[in-house]
Amino acid sequence: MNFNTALYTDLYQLAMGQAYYLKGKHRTQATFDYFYRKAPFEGGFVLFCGLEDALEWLENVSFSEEDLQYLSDQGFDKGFVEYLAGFKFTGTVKSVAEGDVVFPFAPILTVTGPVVECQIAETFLLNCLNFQSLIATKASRIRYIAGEDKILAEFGLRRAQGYAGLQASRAAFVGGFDATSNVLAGKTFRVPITGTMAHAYIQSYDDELTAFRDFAETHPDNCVLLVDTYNTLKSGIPNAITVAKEMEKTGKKLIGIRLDSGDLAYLSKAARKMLDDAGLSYVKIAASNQLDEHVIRSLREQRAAIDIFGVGTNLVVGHENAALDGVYKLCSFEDKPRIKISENLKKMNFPGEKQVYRYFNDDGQFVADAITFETLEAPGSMAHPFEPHKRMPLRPASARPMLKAVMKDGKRLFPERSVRDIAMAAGENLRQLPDEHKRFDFPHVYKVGLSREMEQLRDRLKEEKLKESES
Ligand SMILES: Nc1ncnc2c1ncn2[C@@H]1O[C@H](COP(=O)(O)OP(=O)(O)OP(=O)(O)O)[C@@H](O)[C@H]1O
Ligand SMILES: O=P(O)(O)OC[C@H]1O[C@H](OP(=O)(O)OP(=O)(O)O)[C@H](O)[C@@H]1O
Ligand SMILES: O=C(O)c1cccnc1
Repeated sequence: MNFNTALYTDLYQLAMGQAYYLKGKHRTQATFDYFYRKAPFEGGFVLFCGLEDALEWLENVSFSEEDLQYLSDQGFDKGFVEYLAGFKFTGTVKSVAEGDVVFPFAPILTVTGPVVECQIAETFLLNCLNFQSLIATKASRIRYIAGEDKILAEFGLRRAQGYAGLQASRAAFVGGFDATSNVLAGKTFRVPITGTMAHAYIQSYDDELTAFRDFAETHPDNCVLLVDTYNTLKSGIPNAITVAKEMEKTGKKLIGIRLDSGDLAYLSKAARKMLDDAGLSYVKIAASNQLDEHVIRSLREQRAAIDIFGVGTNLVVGHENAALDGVYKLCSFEDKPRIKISENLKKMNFPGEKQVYRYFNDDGQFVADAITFETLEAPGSMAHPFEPHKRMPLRPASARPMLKAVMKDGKRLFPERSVRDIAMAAGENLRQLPDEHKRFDFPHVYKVGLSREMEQLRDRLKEEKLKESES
């Protein structure tokens, strides 16, 4: 992974950059909005994640000699390549906080600066924000359904999409996981690491009991035994009980057992009874095997006796949505608001530099988000973005602005936040999101609307563009 990431962009960003440069427009100020249109997993929200990586990239991006040579070899203009030799991001970024809950169509992050800089940044920003937000959202759904009393361990590295496994582990923690098996993530992000053992370890012995004994002896304070290699109820659990009793004699305690196949509800209940009958009620039961929020919901409904869920593949690949559809759209150029016309109203963007206000009820729960211009106060009502007859009164006194400046003149305005802090804030934000938006089946749609001024400008620009394109 040891490569310079300035070229971690799409060719067309550089192609547009060259055109702007050669036409003397590259310093023109532009603003782009990052937002998404549809919540993943048929859910009602996204947990925003990845801002720290985005800011780090923007603050440090530069083209190396090798990068510049490569671009020359690809036929880029000499003058443009020379311009890129001194390239830095010098713009302003406004963003919601990492760990904030965000909703379709409301800007999450805005980038303002010389148009070439904003354009070259697009691909990296989308790459990192879309992926991490997707995984953090998935993790938050798993936490929601598992409940606060369960331990969640992320086991996904082996199935992650290459090096994205590192970001996935970070995002899982932000979304509410307690620990990861990913050792590099533990070191990099200072989050707890956890682990048990694989079947290979037990298979390498002639008998399971000796395998368990050796592990307990070499890991007296941190021993979780995998009990399903041969026969869970007839050998795995009885052998784990034998070892737990032996550990007690040396003043140690078996931490847990892990089930990795079969009917996890039935086996966990049977295991709980066997352990309790042996006086080992402190021994925890972990379960893994293609878990996700739906299987965990089912296991909870079946009153499975599982204390720890190990979740890998389905979490780190964002099953069953391979990507978040976050987009980055030009909304202002040369200080003029811009829109894109589309037959599909939902594919049009909202013009101008914006602020998003979030409204709260008296219990501190989220009520609605209104999109307006950044120079305006929180509106007292809003219109549905695509069905203008639907309007909603709002209480401006209860509103808070969501977008805050996090970078100015290419420099971060705040120190890096720890992943733990972000995860704690995310947990608090998710608690402020009413349950009806968190349920899995047909979640209630959270209301995001437009201030009257925003709606009027969008409609006026739309009419103007339509007239221009017809004439
Ligand atoms: N009681 C249960 N209720 C709902 N889903 C369950 C229950 N027990 C296990 N599962 C899930 O059902 C799926 C079982 O998959 P599968 O039949 O391939 O596994 P297995 O045969 O038990 O184990 P493996 O193939 O890994 O040896 C997994 O996703 C698992 O998490
Ligand atoms: O199922 P996941 O959510 O991805 O969790 C991680 C899985 O990785 C390990 O086994 P691996 O998949 O390597 O082999 P196995 O399925 O044969 O146990 C572990 O035993 C889990 O089953
Ligand atoms: O520690 C574990 O039990 C583990 C780690 C990675 C994948 N599956 C299980």
